[in-house]
Amino acid sequence: RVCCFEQREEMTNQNVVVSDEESAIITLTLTNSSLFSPAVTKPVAIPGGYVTISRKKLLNKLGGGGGEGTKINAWVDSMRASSPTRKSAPALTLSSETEDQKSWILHHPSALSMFVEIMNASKGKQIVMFLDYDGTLSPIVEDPDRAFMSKEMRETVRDVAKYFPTAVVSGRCRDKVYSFIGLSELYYAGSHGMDIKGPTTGHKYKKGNQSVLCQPAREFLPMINEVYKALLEETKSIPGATVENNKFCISVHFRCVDEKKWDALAEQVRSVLKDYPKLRLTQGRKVLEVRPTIKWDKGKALEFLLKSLGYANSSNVFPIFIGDDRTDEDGFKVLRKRGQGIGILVSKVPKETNASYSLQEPSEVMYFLQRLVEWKRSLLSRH
Ligand SMILES: O=P(O)(O)OC[C@H]1O[C@H](O[C@H]2O[C@H](CO)[C@@H](O)[C@H](O)[C@H]2O)[C@H](O)[C@@H](O)[C@@H]1O
Repeated sequence: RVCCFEQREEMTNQNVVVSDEESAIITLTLTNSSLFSPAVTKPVAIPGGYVTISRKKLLNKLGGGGGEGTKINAWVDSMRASSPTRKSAPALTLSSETEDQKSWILHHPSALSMFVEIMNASKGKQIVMFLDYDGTLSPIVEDPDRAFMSKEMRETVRDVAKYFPTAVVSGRCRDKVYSFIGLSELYYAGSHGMDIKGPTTGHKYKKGNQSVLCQPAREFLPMINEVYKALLEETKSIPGATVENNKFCISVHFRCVDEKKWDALAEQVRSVLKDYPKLRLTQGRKVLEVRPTIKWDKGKALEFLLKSLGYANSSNVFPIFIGDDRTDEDGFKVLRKRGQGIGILVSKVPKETNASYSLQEPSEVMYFLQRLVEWKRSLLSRH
């Protein structure tokens, strides 16, 4: 089965807000010998045997033989499949989309409708909150530099951090995500978790170490800067393509690139990266992410932070991770493996995920966080 995609665009006073199904189920790995040879992520078997989206045709194509040209084509296909720019073509339409939506929501119920059950599961445990930024705290917009969060969301996150250790885990560079959020009482894990820093104020959690700093990809800095410059130069002929330096990783955005130019962009990125076998490529929401090949991701960042907070081997912790993108799956997987806490996927459409619950959009994330704060306040007022 292949998923049916939908795209909505709505004007706000800050930017064009875009809402669509975009995350790839494919991770593309760069190796010495085979550029863009895909390491295809297996469909996730959710307890109960449920598997959501499978793009068999595409995976066969990617898995098949062929030269560099074939691989680039397959890669561009994956960009298209994961980042549709229009309503689904007939070939991509599910026969019973509504049935699939229903089935998906049964297996990934709304964290709002399951709020009481979730809180009951957390009883006696310390909730630790992990939040992705883009698409979770702020709506997806065309211009990455204008992905602002609302004042109300900021106040809500501030309230959450008063009661629970709270970390933002983002693909953005740490300084950038801090400039958007501006709350010094949070932990920040930028560059997909490769740049972690503890809060500079509000040192009130008794356990663990507040002054954490973790930069496992430090040695890659000169290489990332070099590749950033090369990508800027190489892609400047493609209208709408932008390259964002996220310090320990790089984002090549194609949200504003004409679909006809995606293969040219893919080829340009390939031509730069072919000389850097120590970098790998993954795909997010209309973005290609260049990152070091080290075994570090948002999941490792969660583990690192839980350890820093003193919960490495504790059963008294209930981590909640809310995210919307493929890179957030590493975090959901870690929680599933630990058998602790919950993952919540922000999505309006069925997606293959390791998260247990869902929320449709950032406004629902805010409502969930507000309920969490109210719940905590009412607990405290009773004691
Ligand atoms: O881990 P995240 O905090 O979700 O960051 C992932 C990427 O988010 C940003 O790109 C995405 O949001 C942009 C603004 O809404 C949108 O224009 C873009 O198409 C999305 O891919 C950010 O710019 C990237 O650097 C992050 O890696």
